[in-house]
Amino acid sequence: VTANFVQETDALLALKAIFNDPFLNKNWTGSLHCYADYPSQWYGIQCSHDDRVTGISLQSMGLTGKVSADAFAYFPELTLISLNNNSISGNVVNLSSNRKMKHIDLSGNRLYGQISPSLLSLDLLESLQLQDNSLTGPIPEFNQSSLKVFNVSNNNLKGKIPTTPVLQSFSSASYYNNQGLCGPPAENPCNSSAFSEKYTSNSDNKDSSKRTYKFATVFLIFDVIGLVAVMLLFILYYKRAKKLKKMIKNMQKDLKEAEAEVEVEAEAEVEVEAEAEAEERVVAVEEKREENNNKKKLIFMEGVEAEFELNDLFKAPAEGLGKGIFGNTYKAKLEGYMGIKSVVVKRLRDLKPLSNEEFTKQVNMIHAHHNHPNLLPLLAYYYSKDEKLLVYKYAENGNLFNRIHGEKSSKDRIAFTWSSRLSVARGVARALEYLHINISGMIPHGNLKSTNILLDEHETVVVSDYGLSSLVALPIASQRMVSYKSPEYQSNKRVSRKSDVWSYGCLLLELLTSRVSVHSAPPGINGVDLSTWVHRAVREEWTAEIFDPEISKHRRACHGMLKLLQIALRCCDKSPEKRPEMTEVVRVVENIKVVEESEDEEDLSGDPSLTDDSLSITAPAMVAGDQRL
Ligand SMILES: Nc1ncnc2c1ncn2[C@@H]1O[C@H](COP(=O)(O)OP(=O)(O)OP(=O)(O)O)[C@@H](O)[C@H]1O
Repeated sequence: VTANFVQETDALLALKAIFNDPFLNKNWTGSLHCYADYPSQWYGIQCSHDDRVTGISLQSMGLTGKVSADAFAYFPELTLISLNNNSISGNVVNLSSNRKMKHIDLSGNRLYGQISPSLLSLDLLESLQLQDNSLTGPIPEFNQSSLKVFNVSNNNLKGKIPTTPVLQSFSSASYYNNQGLCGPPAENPCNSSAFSEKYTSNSDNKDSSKRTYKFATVFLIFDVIGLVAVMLLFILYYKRAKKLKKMIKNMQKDLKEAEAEVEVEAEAEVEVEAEAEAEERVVAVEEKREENNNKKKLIFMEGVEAEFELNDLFKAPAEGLGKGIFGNTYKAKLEGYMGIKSVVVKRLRDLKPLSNEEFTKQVNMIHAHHNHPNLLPLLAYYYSKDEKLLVYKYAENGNLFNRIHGEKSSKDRIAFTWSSRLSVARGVARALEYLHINISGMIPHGNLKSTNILLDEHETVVVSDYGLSSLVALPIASQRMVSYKSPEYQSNKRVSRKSDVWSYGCLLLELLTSRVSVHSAPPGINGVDLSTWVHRAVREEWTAEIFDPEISKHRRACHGMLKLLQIALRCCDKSPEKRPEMTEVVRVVENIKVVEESEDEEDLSGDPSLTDDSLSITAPAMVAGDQRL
């Protein structure tokens, strides 16, 4: 064990302390077996043939903590850092000691400060992804010919984009949504006056003084031409002055005569106009009154029979349910309004600027799907300039997240049986298939996750939050919505029906493993990148450990669980084209037999059949739909 190796292990332990993540705390223990041809036991760590750390890959794990400037200084062989989609804060670290670095992905974190100029010294750098952070200051003058992927969009960078050939070769998308950036390839030109005053940095001053000099010359030429023109006009004027004087005299005379006539007519007209004006005013006041009345009204969706008003909602006992990406959500207790006991009010925020008509159109599109048994119906909405509310039926049995993870290892936990989980998987699949077939022109769901899957009073699964993605402003959507965290959004900035399929796969993995998924972990709760974890389990043939013991003890359900796992992994394929359509998913999930858990079934979690051939299948067999399943 070399001194360097010990140093690298210590540096990883220091990172572990910063992240203080339950999964890493458990996984990064014991000595780091970072030997050639021996896969590292430490999650996310890659090694070289000469036993050095070459890659740190911890995406979407809900990691927090402030990374110090020298956190990676002890890994001279590092070629890859991928910490995207976490909540890590601090500055972009100093990487001047990592001369072999090729891929840096720190996107989707909370990094602030300037982009470290140390990155300029990385001669082998191929990709740099810093989008979706809060970085400030100018872009350093990157010009490594190796650099093929570059993205700093959605930050607060400013100044002119350096004119190096490499930085100029990327499209405007790489620089998108940085208010203070200007010049090509960004869409804001630097010479707009507001821009140059507000944002351009000192280095631009030389350029702008050159421009000023050119403008001054042009203005001088125009001045001379203008002077000659004025003189010519003056001579012309003098010649015509006499003629004009005469004309003016005649005109004044005509005008006096005409004024006398007009005065008589005007007196009559004034009376008519005053009457019309008074009438108009009355109509306007009435219209305004009606508009104000409408403004304070809840608009109930067609077919909804309820009689409460906005005031009833305000007066009702309320309970905050949480703060989601669309705003705060409250439960209001409304005893006895046409059988509706409680409703949920979503106070929307961060929306696109929408007129009343546009908002109403979107809301009606949501309502068009209210008849599907697995979609949560919208009851009413309220629109004003400053306030937009959506009112839904309250789902009495809460959300799927709590059903899976709630009361863990407590006596009060009601077991979440295999058959109930299967029925959730079916209901959500049917709802998604319906949305995919029936919604045109909208992002299908966009935010499918376990807190958006609800259970009503009959334990029927209902999907909520559908149809809202088209209301949210893009920067917010790309920061917070699940679809925008899909692998394809990371690479090509596209969301589609297949992003929903990916989300559905992640949801199935959460259902099967009962592990908190980074995909749907509410704020403050750390999750695991389940797809990576499960793929690894299958690859390394410890499949039996994937399943939650609460279900894996039901041996007769094992066949169905494997089927569900298989379709989940297909849905989680990195490449969207390889994922199945929801119609196929529904067919597969519906074909899984419901096996009722018999009361007397013994705990078989230690049963060898769960580690026999049927479960120790390999990844290719899993994905290819091995006939043994
Ligand atoms: N109609 C409902 N009935 C019961 N609980 C609900 C209902 N709507 C939302 N909730 C619950 O209220 C909480 C807040 O919901 P909200 O939709 O605001 O945020 P979220 O689901 O956590 O995140 P996101 O906004 O990303 O969907 C969640 O726990 C959600 O499950």
